[in-house]
Amino acid sequence: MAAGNSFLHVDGLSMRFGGLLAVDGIAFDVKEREIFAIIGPNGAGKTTVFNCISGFYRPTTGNIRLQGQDIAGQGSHSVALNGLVRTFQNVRLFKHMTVLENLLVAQHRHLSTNLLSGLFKTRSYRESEQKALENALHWLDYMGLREFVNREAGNLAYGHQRRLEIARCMVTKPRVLMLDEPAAGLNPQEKKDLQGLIEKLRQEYGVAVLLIEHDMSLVMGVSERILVMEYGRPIALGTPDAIQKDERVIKAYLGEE
Ligand SMILES: Nc1ncnc2c1ncn2[C@@H]1O[C@H](COP(=O)(O)OP(=O)(O)OP(=O)(O)O)[C@@H](O)[C@H]1O
Repeated sequence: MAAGNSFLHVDGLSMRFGGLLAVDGIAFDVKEREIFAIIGPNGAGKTTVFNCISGFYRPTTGNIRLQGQDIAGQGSHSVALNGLVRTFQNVRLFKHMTVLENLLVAQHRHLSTNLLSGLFKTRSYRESEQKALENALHWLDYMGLREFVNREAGNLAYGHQRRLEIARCMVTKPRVLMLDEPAAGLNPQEKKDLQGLIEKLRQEYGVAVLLIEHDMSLVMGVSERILVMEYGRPIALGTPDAIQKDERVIKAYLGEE
């Protein structure tokens, strides 16, 4: 078990693609209910870190522990069952399914029923289907998407698709919610709403939030701690105040202009 109240523990994380060391020696802890951001210039390795943590890549080296349990290289389904789920930089919904169907499908691998009980529509199967439906409707209300319940997901406005993606994570009752550039493509009001939503999800559902984001006002406004990466390596880790004053961080960002 990791020290202190560390919830998600990452250390010595590296990922090599052929000759490119895309992630090199990344280490950090996310505490229970913490809002933690990873920032850095384009190509710094942030999404690769996300892909390793969420089970999409098997890291070249490193430990990843969720509540003390080793999840490195387990695969995304297994990691999701352990309570860690994510959104993607480019929204990935089932675009031809309805909004409701997207939320029902997301819950299927979490239901405590098997194929046979589904085939024979046993009572426990029907009960868990009913619960899944209630849960989906709850999240549609929560996200202000109820009026679109039967709309094809691909026909929603972009900001609504982003909210549906977060709802699709939340229906699985995660412990850690990972958001990959959630503010990308949102208008200023939607960005403000997103900040409120992230804080509310943490407060009301007890999730820890791990965030990659380029929008600095969102990052600085919502995060408790921030890890800054450059060329695959960590260059700073600290509070928003400390990060904004850090010489190496300022240089990394000015160098990007
Ligand atoms: N599957 C892959 N195969 C080969 N190289 C990859 C792969 N995925 C990422 N890379 C490379 O690894 C480096 C880090 O990419 P990554 O997408 O993790 O950066 P990022 O910080 O998320 O960037 P951005 O802010 O632009 O999304 C880049 O040089 C990228 O080209």
